[in-house]
Amino acid sequence: MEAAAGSRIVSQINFNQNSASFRESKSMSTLFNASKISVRSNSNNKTKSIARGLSLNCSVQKDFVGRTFASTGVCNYPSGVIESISHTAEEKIGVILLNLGGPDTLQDVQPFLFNLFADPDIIRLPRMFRFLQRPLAQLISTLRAPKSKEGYAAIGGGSPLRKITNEQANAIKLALEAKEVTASVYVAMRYWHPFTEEAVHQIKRDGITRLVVLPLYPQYSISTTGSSINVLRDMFRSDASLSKLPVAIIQSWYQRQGYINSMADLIEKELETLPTPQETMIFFSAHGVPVSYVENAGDPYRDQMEDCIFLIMQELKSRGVNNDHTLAYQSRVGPVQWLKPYTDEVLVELGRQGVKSLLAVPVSFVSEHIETLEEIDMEYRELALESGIVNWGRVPALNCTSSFIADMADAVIEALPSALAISNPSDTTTSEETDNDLLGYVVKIFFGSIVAFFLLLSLKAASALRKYVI
Ligand SMILES: C=CC1=C(C)c2cc3[nH]c(cc4nc(cc5[nH]c(cc1n2)c(C)c5CCC(=O)O)C(CCC(=O)O)=C4C)c(C)c3C=C
Ligand SMILES: [Fe+2]
Repeated sequence: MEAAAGSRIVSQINFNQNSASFRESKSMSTLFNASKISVRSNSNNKTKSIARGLSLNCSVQKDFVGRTFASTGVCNYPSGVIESISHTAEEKIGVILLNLGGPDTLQDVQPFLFNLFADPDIIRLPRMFRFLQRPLAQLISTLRAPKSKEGYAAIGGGSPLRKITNEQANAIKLALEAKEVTASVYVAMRYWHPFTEEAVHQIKRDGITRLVVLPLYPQYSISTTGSSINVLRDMFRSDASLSKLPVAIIQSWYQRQGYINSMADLIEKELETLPTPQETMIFFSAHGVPVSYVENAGDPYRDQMEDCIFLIMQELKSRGVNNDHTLAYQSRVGPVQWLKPYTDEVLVELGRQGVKSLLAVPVSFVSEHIETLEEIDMEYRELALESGIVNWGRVPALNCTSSFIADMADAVIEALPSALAISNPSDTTTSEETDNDLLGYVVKIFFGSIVAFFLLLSLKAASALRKYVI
């Protein structure tokens, strides 16, 4: 098990990678290409300038499936305790928070689901079938919408994600200010407003000169952080000014001590509300991904999740909390195999084994959302009680917990010096390639439309038949 202290940070390395697989990071020691950053030391409170070209201590870490990351999270500066980083007059720092997004109203549910299923990092079709992506997304979102709508209706008619993420953005901005770093913080949702594209346009308009990318997912998955980074990469590569902007990407941060402590605090506090805290099983429930992501595409999500649980339990043990614990995966969609064990099956099994007290801990996400408020608090609670569990508790999501927000601000400050430009000269496209792309696009649209037409026709026929039969 790995117990690294900082976040996993990469800059241009991952903008140049295919989301399906991590590539080896090239640089062991990265050259600091910042214009100028000022660092105030603890002892004398004087501002020292770190000049262009200073060499960083980039430590290289192996992740659990053997790939190498360049991580600057362990030690960014050559020496000394850093109290704060402030920027020179010409430096404008931006932080972009990556999140999933959720429908604001019930009318938004189907178009939100369409955006989600149209993402090639969510429905991973072989390259030759990519032209089916949008017709398939139309079909699946139409079929899924009624069930999703029921869920969103049960939690007040829409997702709370936009409001909570805006509050987190504001809180991180204030926490940075308290650490003497002035930054603009942007919210970039993958599947609903405010979309990543809107955030990036605002970053351009504001003239940001140094950017930190902070996903609001503690663990990396191809389907979450990877997907959002792909959108950013495409936008930055195709824009001359953005491609020169120094960017640092925090890939995952579940291993940060600040986050681990915040989770342990919440668990400890919630345990005390149950009648028999010591006999309570701590039940970590993570959002699942299809098994093929981990086993075929090299998604580090499961390994990072297991490591995360290990670190939280280690912290709890150091505080004298020695409860039993287990991890299961929730929220599977569609007919494929998802990561096991499944939350619903484990709840039934625990009840059968005689477990009487259980504390559910949502662990893959830091805000309340449909899967905590509806799936855990309603569906799983009911199932657990039916299965023989008597005392049920649920740890709230971190939302704007101050220790967590302060740690996110620290993660940003630690990442700042490692920002590198995205520019990629190998990206030049010839006009012949553009012509071929255009032809391919027209052919795909043509055949895609035909397939979409027949898919929708069969959907209509099926629903007519259902009405007829019933
Ligand atoms: C770490 C978090 C998440 C992973 C991994 C993830 C993968 C993943 N999700 C779907 C399908 C759906 N997800 C939906 C909602 C949703 N998903 C996450 C997080 C992760 N998803 C969040 C935070 C939310 C909730 C947003 C909100 O509005 O509150 C939905 C819509 C809801 C529903 O119908 O259940 C779908 C569908 C897949 C297919 C997938 C991996 C491939
Ligand atoms: Fe999801």
